Amino acid sequence: MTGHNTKWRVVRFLKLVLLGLLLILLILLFVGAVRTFTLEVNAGLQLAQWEKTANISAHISKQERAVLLANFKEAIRIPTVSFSGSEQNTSALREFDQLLRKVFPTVFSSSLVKHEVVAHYSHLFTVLGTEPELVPYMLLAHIDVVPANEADGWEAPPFSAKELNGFIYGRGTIDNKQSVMGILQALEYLLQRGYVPQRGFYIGLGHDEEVSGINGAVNIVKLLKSRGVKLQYVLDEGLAVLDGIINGLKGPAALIGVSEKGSATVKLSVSMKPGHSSLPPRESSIGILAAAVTRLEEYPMPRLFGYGPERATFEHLAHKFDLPLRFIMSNLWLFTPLLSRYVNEVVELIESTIADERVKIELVSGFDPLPISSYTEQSFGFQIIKKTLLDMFPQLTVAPGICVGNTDSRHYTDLTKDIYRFAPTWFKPGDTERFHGINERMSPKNYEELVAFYFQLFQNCDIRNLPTPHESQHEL
Ligand SMILES: N[C@@H](Cc1ccccc1)C(=O)O
Ligand SMILES: CCCCCC(=O)O
Ligand SMILES: [Zn+2]
Ligand SMILES: [Zn+2]
Repeated sequence: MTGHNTKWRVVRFLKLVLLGLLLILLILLFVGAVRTFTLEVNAGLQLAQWEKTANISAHISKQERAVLLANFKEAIRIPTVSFSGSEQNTSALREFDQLLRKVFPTVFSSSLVKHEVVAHYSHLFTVLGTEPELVPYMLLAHIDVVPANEADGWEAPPFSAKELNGFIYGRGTIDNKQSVMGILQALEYLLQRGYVPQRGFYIGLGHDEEVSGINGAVNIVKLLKSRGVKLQYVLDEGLAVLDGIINGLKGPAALIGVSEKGSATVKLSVSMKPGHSSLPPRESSIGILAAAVTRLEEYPMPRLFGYGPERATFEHLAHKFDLPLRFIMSNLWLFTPLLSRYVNEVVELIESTIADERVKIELVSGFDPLPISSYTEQSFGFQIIKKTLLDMFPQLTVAPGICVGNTDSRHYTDLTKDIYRFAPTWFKPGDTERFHGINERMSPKNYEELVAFYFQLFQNCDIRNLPTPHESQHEL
């Protein structure tokens, strides 16, 4: 074979390889474009599938509006602080109990509602429905708050509920008294308007969520289990409406937490030979420990983006991004790392990062990530929450998400497989730092929206079954 021939054959072979690669790329691009389009169509269809089921107007009079805000402010002013698992402001918790009975007289006197105090300071409300065959659901919220010190830079005292530039300032305004008061205020209005629920429900208000819920939520769950209760779904605090926070996303998005991260509390300690402080060793125990913590900060946990429900988050949001993000978000299967990085146990990872035998590492407590709740077209809880939101805010995009914090709802996994973490708290850029931070606040408008959200949600839950995609195109 002449040199010329060989060269020609090599060129021809390379051309074929190039053509093959080009073909594969075109196929991938075509599949990607189809997925992007499908997700967009799905998003549009979902909106069209629902008919309004609420039948009592959420119209809240001007006078009622003034009262509901006054009730919310009064709740904020009671410092129901959890300092630790064993140190809580119990007199504030007792005062809060009195407040609820004072401002929600219809709830506490209605023959439809059974109220129980659990573990001294938590509250369980049981509301039977007229249709006992409909599986009940449960709304959760927590009364306690984390500490707050005005000297840290608050623009208004943290337990003043003072209104400043259009916001009510106070610890607990977004975590989580807006839900405690919003849920009961909505029920108060519904009962006053003669509402009788068809699907029964429970309301669980924990008093120690910020210090793990082992007295409040755990005992509420024990009580419900002893009664053989199973739940259609649970809705607790968690994610919110993000407006201008996700880069590249057009418009506000409501992320509904379908899972929550696990947690590990690890103790690091260094023991050295004792000696006089005037003759310190070259490396002290404090120095060794500080270096270990610095390494952990410099080498944080590996991200496994794209392997959990966050994938669904971006696929649900994809149609609201501009290209090329839209293409990427619709085709994460193309862009997540092909090799799955195995995630070691947290402690092993910490050991390998610290890499210093002198540092003792002990797992003090922890729990695994929570199971992923369903979020398909047939997921009752997810679709009811989504419908309620779209009825109120048609411009919203609704997507499943992962709740990065932990909530009392993690104790409810034996009562339901569908736990959602969400409240329609409206977050603009910079607001997420207010969570457990300074200047926690909520606008009166947002609080009114929360009351209206729960007001509609109670009624929407009376639907017997979700409409099937075909059925929903006609009158129900
Ligand atoms: N919800 C709070 C407190 C908490 C921590 C850990 C477990 C449960 C609750 C948080 O996420 O920080
Ligand atoms: C951010 C998700 C909720 C955290 C629960 C809490 O801090 O009370
Ligand atoms: Zn909370
Ligand atoms: Zn909190």
